Amino acid sequence: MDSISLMGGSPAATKASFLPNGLKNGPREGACKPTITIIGSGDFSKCLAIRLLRSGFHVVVGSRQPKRAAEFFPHVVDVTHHEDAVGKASMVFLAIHREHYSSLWDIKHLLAGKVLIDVSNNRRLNQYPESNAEYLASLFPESIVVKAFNVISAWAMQSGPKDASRQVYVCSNSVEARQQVIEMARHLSFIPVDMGTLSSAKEIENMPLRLFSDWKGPVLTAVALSIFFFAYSFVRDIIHPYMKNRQSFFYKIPLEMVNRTLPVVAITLLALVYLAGQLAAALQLLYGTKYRRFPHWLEGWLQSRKQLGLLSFFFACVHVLYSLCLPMRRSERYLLLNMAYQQVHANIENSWNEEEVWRVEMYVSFGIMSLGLLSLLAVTSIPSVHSALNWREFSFIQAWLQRYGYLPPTDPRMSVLRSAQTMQTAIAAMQRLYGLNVTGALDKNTIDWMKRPRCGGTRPAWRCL
Ligand SMILES: NC(=O)C1=CN([C@@H]2O[C@H](COP(=O)(O)OP(=O)(O)OC[C@H]3O[C@@H](n4cnc5c(N)ncnc54)[C@H](OP(=O)(O)O)[C@@H]3O)[C@@H](O)[C@H]2O)C=CC1
Ligand SMILES: [Cu+2]
Repeated sequence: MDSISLMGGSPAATKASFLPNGLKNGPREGACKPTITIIGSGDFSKCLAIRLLRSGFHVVVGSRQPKRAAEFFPHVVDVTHHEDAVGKASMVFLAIHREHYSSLWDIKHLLAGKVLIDVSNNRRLNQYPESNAEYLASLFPESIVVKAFNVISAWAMQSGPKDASRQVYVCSNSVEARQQVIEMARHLSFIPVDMGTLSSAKEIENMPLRLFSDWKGPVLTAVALSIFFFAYSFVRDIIHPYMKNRQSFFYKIPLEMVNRTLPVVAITLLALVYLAGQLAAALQLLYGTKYRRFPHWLEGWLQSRKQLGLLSFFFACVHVLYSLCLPMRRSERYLLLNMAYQQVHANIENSWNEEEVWRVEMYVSFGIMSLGLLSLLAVTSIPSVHSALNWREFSFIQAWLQRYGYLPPTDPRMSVLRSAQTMQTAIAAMQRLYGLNVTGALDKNTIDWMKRPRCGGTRPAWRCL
């Protein structure tokens, strides 16, 4: 049980065959470099070729017009016809659009048995009924299709991975081919994420097309709350005095009204963050079990708590800025002068009001403290800070301040582990999830933990994540 290998066979042998560092003692003089073929000579192909060259691969590019295309590649790149290029490597990147896959039909026999890496993206979410990778696999059933690298822009590919765009999602029906591509991604300094079989391709293809989808609900909520509270203050503090006493306070709209809306929205958003967890806990009590799915709306709410919290922080910060600017206003100066004049008139020497002074001092002090706590929450949810804390430290800060009732499994990798049917596949998934090398063994404690029955029944721990 201690040294389970991922692929059953002899993984080391397959790996060594194509990675530059498969030559474990470093690239020796005169040792031949592993060759990778790229079909297509567009932007992605150029950037990928440069990245592969830098990582020690030999690159062959297949183009319809090799003479013209060769001008755009470094001279060490071998630019040739499709037939010729495909014959030179066992791993072939298809850097062409989905619409042109069928143009490779003529060289189908040459592609048989090769690993085809599909990097394509679509223009719209769910543009085609099946994913591009599955379509490719149906066109070339004798080839092994791997979906990867589509979330990396051509620019990121050339300039080298940055923090935000280091993850590469990989999926394929062939474990061996998937493992090869994962190793290659690691070699190109990306962080590969194993997404399992080719059925995940659609999800991977949709990833680059999502635009702030997690933010839509929380932002709409914030906007709706702002409109509601603004309208409420407007009616109460401006319309009402105007109708009743003909007093005009319309000058308050740009600053005071806005500043009255901001903190109310901030605190309501923060309350929504707490409320979701409390509701979830109440539902669990009601169901009498922890293992029943929450209703759809609550699931979505639970998953948008981070965004709600960050929006609350944003509103609180803007409120602080507005409040600091309040005494700068011309209206404030006039009001102060008028009050002083009236005080002189009434012959009052000292209008100090001890109770009011204390109230305002306390009020401001609590405001600053709340903002401090809120910033702590916001800062710990920034990915780089988050990853500097271990899970316990993070949940301590978040739970202590927010009393989270339920932590949703937001990490897409967890679903890979959860869906593992046997102990063997779960261990393999654990190894992949934690970036252990293919032959690396998990320690005994982890394996014991995985076997332990949990979920109040006989289901092993990993199925309960
Ligand atoms: N650009 C980017 O940032 C990213 C692109 N991708 C994906 O990479 C793939 C390539 O993108 P990109 O390089 O930007 O696209 P380009 O349009 O720049 O290049 C596409 C290449 O496909 C080849 N081609 C064009 N028409 C045909 C045809 N009828 N038959 C066969 N081959 C053809 C051409 O090469 P030739 O003339 O040499 O045959 C052309 O250079 C796409 O699937 C895209 O979704 C994925 C992530 C990021
Ligand atoms: Cu305030």
